[in-house]
Amino acid sequence: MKVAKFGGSSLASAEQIKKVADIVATDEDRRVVVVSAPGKRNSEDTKVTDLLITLAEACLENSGVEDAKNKVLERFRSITSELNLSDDIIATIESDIESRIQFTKNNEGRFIDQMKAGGEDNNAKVVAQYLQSIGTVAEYVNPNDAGLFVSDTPGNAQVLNESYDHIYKLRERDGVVVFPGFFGYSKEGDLVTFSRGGSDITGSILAAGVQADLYENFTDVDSVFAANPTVVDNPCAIKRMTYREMRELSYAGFAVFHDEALIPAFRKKIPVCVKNTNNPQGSGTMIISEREYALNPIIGIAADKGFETIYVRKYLMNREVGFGRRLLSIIEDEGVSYEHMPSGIDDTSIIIEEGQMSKEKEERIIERIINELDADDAYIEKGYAMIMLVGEGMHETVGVAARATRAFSEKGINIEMINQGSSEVSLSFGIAEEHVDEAIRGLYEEFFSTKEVLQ
Ligand SMILES: Nc1ncnc2c1ncn2[C@@H]1O[C@H](COP(=O)(O)OP(=O)(O)O)[C@@H](O)[C@H]1O
Ligand SMILES: N[C@@H](CC(=O)OP(=O)(O)O)C(=O)O
Repeated sequence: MKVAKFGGSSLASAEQIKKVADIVATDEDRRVVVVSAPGKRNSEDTKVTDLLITLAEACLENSGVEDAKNKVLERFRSITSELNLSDDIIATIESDIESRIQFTKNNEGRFIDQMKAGGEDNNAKVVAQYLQSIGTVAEYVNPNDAGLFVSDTPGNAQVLNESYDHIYKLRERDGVVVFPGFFGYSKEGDLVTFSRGGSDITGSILAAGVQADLYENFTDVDSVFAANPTVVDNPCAIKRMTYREMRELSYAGFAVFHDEALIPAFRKKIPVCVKNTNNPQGSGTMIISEREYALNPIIGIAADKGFETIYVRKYLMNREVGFGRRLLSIIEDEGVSYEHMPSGIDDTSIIIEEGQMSKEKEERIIERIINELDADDAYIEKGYAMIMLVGEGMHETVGVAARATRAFSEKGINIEMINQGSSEVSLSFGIAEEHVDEAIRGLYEEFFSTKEVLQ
């Protein structure tokens, strides 16, 4: 049995949905299909999830609701009419969106989740009905009915372990199960979404739950590439990579796969294949437990912007027992998670994703560090990008860091921070945001210019 997840780009229009239906029909092992909301049809387009967030905000502000609602319905109407589906389905979608608009607004996070999930939920009904209309036995299954239970953390759900046993029962269903991605239900019965891009997570949970032979993740590129194809021209395609490599690369910025999505598949040792809906014959990228890595120590280079550093200096910091713990407990008290913490003798930096910080929070943290830890200096610097080199072959290869730093220096880019992961499968660098694309290209030239084939 295979679980196939189709991303927003694979379901953005009626034409794309027809390709999806063909892919499902050509392999009878594709018994569970996880769908995203319709995504972008072209680079100027807007994803249905973003249209729904705008609608949620319009409802909360009580302004522009009709206009925002029509934009959502228009997307669904154009799809259902081109698929020649009956008018019933669009009536179902209209009343579904209306009931989401009427949902209680006492808790904003819950209301926004309720609205966001409308993209996947309605699209799963559309895909199921289209499959039926062309003679494929298929049914829409709601995550609540399937027992996909998650933590009660709006916009950031985590699956609860008991879900896997419930999901196993999907194996007993006839035909193709069409399952909406991106959300589950709390034990109290409230709808909760995963973080953005979370349909990949649903697919992985279902693959683990039904103990699939393969989790196929269909998107709009032929494979995972060694670097972001919008930054590097024609980058090498990765044929095989390990779970660890993909986890590090997706965490560090490979948007093609959600960084939390590998864990369920990895725990059950289910291979993952990233494939292209527009070229399903291609072999794609296989993500597995182990691979040969004789040719190139590096498999990929990922980068992400939007980091800031809390810099702290205190003379004799290294001698003060418990300084690190107390510093981190201030960060924890403020509900902030950190990415890296490179340290010197008398100073340390904590690297944080900017999105978590408000101006007030930043000021409070600095004030607390100065007052509670008696630091000599503490300040925040913004505008950092983190670049990560990843590869299983790295820990057995001398000189990777030297080659990387040479690539930065040849481009005249200053390195603000270096961090080697304890697993030695990754090496990350902090640099100023404005140099990030140039840095990726420099590193790519250094490690991939000979086009040593990736295995
Ligand atoms: N290293 C990479 N390899 C492949 N694609 C990448 C990489 N880094 C970024 N991407 C981007 O990820 C996109 C696919 O992810 P996404 O838009 O979330 O797809 P979907 O709509 O299928 O969920 C690709 O179009 C590509 O531009
Ligand atoms: N539609 C949701 C969930 C998702 O996974 O979408 P996509 O498969 O288009 O990345 C989002 O945009 O966040």
